[in-house]
Amino acid sequence: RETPEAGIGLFSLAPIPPSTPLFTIPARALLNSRSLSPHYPPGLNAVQLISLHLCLYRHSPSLDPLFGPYLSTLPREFDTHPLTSQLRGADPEELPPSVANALQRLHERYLRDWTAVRAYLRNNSAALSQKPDVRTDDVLHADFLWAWLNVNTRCVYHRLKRTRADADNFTLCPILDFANHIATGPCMTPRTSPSELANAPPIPRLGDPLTLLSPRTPVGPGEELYLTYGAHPNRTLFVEYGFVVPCGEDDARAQVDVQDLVDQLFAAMGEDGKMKREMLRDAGYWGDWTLDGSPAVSFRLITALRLLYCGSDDEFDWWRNTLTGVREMVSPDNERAWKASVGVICETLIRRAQERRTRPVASGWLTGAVEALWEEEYRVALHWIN
Ligand SMILES: C[S@@+](CC[C@H](N)C(=O)[O-])C[C@H]1O[C@@H](n2cnc3c(N)ncnc32)[C@H](O)[C@@H]1O
Repeated sequence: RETPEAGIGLFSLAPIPPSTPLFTIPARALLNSRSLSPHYPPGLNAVQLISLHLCLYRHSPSLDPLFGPYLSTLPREFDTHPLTSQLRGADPEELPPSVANALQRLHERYLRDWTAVRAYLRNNSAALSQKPDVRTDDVLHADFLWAWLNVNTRCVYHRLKRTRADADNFTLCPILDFANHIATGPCMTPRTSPSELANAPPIPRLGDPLTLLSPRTPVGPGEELYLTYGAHPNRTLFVEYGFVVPCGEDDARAQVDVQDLVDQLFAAMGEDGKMKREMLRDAGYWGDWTLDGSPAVSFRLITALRLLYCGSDDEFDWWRNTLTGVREMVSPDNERAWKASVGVICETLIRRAQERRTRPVASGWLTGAVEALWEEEYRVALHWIN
């Protein structure tokens, strides 16, 4: 049923004992690379293939002989999703820089998929002639955005491939895709499938069915049944799914990515900074530098800042030793220097967030979510300073 803030959600009608199988969706009703690939020429990955199928059948669900009834249950629009806002010209400067950067990466992913699907349609026009006519490029593009956002916001992990790490191990799953996200607390879980248990590709042609289990604690009648979409920071929830779960005081989920500010510190060092960037890249420590509400500085950020304040060959060696755990720190002076720089970073975060507070978020974005993201930056930074 409809929820006040999260669209449609799943609710219990009667008391449910812990870890009860709620329903099983047969493999033939799951929309994924296995169920779709027999109907299309090869050449697309799973995101592209599922998006193309949804896109082609968006306006004519009854014509889809495979998943028509399911398609008619999908959201009509994604008007408030940040990718839609960005494509309609909303100003990314209104977002915290790390959020704007994450959204830019999502936008690039979307454009890569769109480009691949357009080329595929051109190259396979004869083989696809039985599918609905896709009309003009503009209509196709709008439908593709809708389709791609359905895939991005509604798919769940499902083992279909030989290795667990294969990026195509996911599916759209009717009913299950109405479950909303909860950050912490009791939630439903998909039952581990036979192929996942065996760590092997599924034996049935269409893959395994998907069974959903109720939370591990009893559920009363009328309660919402949630899933957890992962331990994502709000930045990711916003960019990928178009919502945030605002953080309370001392919330362990609060997190700020400070890449843009640390980047500036390296840039200000000229050649020395360039060399250190390379060292960090080689060591696998470039980027993903976060502060959280604990208040804690991530080891990745400490590592980058420690290197920033290394000046001699000995210090570089000691820095390398901190990566392997042979040494606890580069030196006491180096510890003081990087901690002081975190203080400066936090002051900038606070100033920036306060500046934002003084003017309302420009239209085009989901205002409450953007305000919550700025508030999170402010709180995390203040926590560290205090
Ligand atoms: C898998 S769908 C869940 C069903 C969806 N509510 C619907 O009406 O179809 C994921 C979408 O639901 C919304 N959503 C899920 N959890 C939410 C939450 N905790 N708060 C706000 N919106 C949420 C977001 O729009 C997200 O992109």
